[in-house]
Order: sequence, then structure tokens, then C-alpha cells
Amino acid sequence: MPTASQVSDSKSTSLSTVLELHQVTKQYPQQKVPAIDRVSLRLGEGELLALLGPSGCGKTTLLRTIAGFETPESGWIALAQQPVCGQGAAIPPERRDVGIVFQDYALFPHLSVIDNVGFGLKHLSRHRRLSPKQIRTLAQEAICLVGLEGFEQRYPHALSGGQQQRVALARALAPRPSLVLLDEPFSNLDVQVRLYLRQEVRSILKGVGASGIFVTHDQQEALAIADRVAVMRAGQIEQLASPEEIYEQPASRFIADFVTQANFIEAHRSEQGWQTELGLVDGALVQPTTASAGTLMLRQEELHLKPVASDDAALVICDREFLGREYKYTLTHPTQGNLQARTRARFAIGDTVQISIQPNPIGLPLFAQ
Ligand SMILES: Nc1ncnc2c1ncn2[C@@H]1O[C@H](COP(=O)(O)OP(=O)(O)OP(=O)(O)O)[C@@H](O)[C@H]1O
Repeated sequence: MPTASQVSDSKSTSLSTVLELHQVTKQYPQQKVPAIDRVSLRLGEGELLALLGPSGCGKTTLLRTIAGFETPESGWIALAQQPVCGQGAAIPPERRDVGIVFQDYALFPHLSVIDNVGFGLKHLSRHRRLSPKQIRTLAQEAICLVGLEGFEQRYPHALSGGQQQRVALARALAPRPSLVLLDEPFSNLDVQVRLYLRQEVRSILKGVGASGIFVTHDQQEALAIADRVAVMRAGQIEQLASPEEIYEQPASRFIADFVTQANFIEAHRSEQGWQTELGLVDGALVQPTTASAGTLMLRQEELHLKPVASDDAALVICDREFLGREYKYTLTHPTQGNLQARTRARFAIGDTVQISIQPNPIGLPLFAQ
């Protein structure tokens, strides 16, 4: 398993660096292990990074440390190539040129939309000496950017959850920061709003050229909108790569499990190929490896189902979910337990099937034992 310092972060080096973390460790008092442990990463200009991982792996702590709400014990952080913490620097959050969007929107209930958006600018105006007119103009621009023209005088209680999150985004963008941090920005929204707002947030950030880091524990969300995904586990970044690379070549069994929700079966190398409980798997279908045994990863869409008479069948369809374009089936296998397959083919619960494996061109990953 790679350690934080070994995780490759070469992909962002072609873009000019907006944020850099070097071996950053943060441990809360009374905690036995660090919440973030020697995390290094680099974020390029205009890049959108997802921090993905299970509950408690350190995503929010990492975001809060970048924002300046937490002070790490060791390591350093630089924004626009200037140290903001470590290396003798200790720049407070309000002077970090970073916009923040919280999960619960954190709007002021007694302020209108335009005053909520302008609030941060007033605070900043101490440094930038903006006039009230300039503040209003910038706030108005940000409101237009998030598609809320006409809502300027409304109060938060008279807005939907999605509209409130747009206000929060406008407030973060109004000072035109080079980096926007978003902590589970869509998790309080219902599924329809969530699906379109996440795409919109991506295109708004891309439109203004801002870099972004967002926290999520939803792997589909991370893969759908991020340019790169950092998968975290126990305070460390276990893999930092494009969504495609994470999906096709997960660096560990943990990542494969968490991100792809694939099937895993034990496999042993033999002269004919890989022996498994599901039968022989052709060696040419498996990604090159020197291992003689391991766990083979079969993505749900790589299992193809063929109806067979019940006598011959090793697998029975025991559950079915209609997903719109396709079905997700749960199949029972006498020794392998449950398997899951996604396909457009229609079967009924109780049908008996045989499976064949048709991997994507990059092959089936095998995690050595
Ligand atoms: N203020 C705090 N004091 C002490 N321990 C904390 C504090 N905040 C977080 N922790 C601990 O640090 C670890 C990382 O927490 P963090 O909130 O960063 O994880 P997370 O990945 O964002 O989790 P979630 O997805 O549940 O929000 C956890 O073990 C958590 O209990």
C-alpha cells in the first residue's frame, strides 16, 4: 500500500500550482492517531479535486486545515506559492484568498441574498478598501453567476435548499478567490437537485477559472465531477488520480471496494488460467501480475448473463433493481455468496443464469494475497 508521501502527484505539475501541501499532519488532542497523516498534494490552476473516503478518514479535517481553521503539527501549506502555514507562516483564514462553502450553507437568516453575498466582501474590504458600490456590484455579479438574478431581496427562509446552496456559492465566489473549498456541498439536497447542481457548480467554477476542492463520501459524485480524486483512508491519501484511473486501476483492494463496489473472488494461477469458484478465467483477461494467488475484481458491468435451464445453472437471480437504462441484479452462488451484475438484459427474480466475463480493455485487476 502506498504511503502518503509515495502517492504520485505528477498529473498537476503541467498546470500552475494554486495549492501545495507537503507532509501535513494534524492530530487532535486526546486522539491516539492523527486525523491527517503526512498528506502531500498539489492542485493546479482551474483544477477540481474531490476528497473521497469513508466517514472519519480525515476529509473535513484536511479541508479545514487548508482553510486555516486547524493548525497542523507538522508539514507546510502554500497558496499561490506563498507559505500560509508552516515554514514560519501562520496566515489566518480570512487572509488566505480561499472561498468556503459549508454543508449547511451557513447563511445569515436576517440578511437578504444580496447582503449575505456581500457580507464577506465587507469583511474583506478592510484589506481591499472596496466602496459600498463596488461591494454591491461584485455581489450582484456573483448572484448572476449562480443564476439567482431576481432573488436579491429574498431571505434564506424563502429559498429552497438548492437556492440556498447557490447563495452560499455566490458568497464564496464574490471575492474572486483562486481556490474554493466545498465541504459536502450537496449532501443536504434531494437527489434531483443534487444531480444537476453538482454539474452546475462544476461549470461555474470552470467558467471563472477557480480551482476547487470538495469533500464527499459519494463515489459517484466524486467520479462524475472531479478532474482528480484523492481517496483517503485513516488520514492518508491512498490514491490520487483521474476518475478513470481510480475506476480502472484502483491502487488497492480498499479503493476498489469503496469506489467501484465490484465483486471480488478468490483466484489461483494454474497452467490453463485463473481458477476461481466461478470457473476458469482466461489469463489474458487479467491485468499482468507476478502473483500466483489473489482476489480478482469483477465490475458489475463486466458480468454478462445468459439464461439457462435451472439444472445447469450455478446462479439464481434473487434481487433486481431497475435503474432506468439498465438493471442491477443480485445473483446467488452456492459457494461464492452474492454477486452483483448490471445489464440491460431483462430477467425475473428466480431466473437461473450462467455468467461470462467480458472485461473492459484494461483487464481485470488482481490484488495479490
Ligand atoms: N474537533 C475534533 N476533536 C477531536 N477529534 C476530532 C475532531 N474533529 C474530528 N475529529 C476526529 O478526527 C478524525 C477525522 O475526522 P473528519 O471529520 O476529518 O473525518 P471525515 O472524513 O470528514 O468524516 P465524515 O465523512 O464523517 O465527516 C475522526 O476520527 C474524528 O473523530
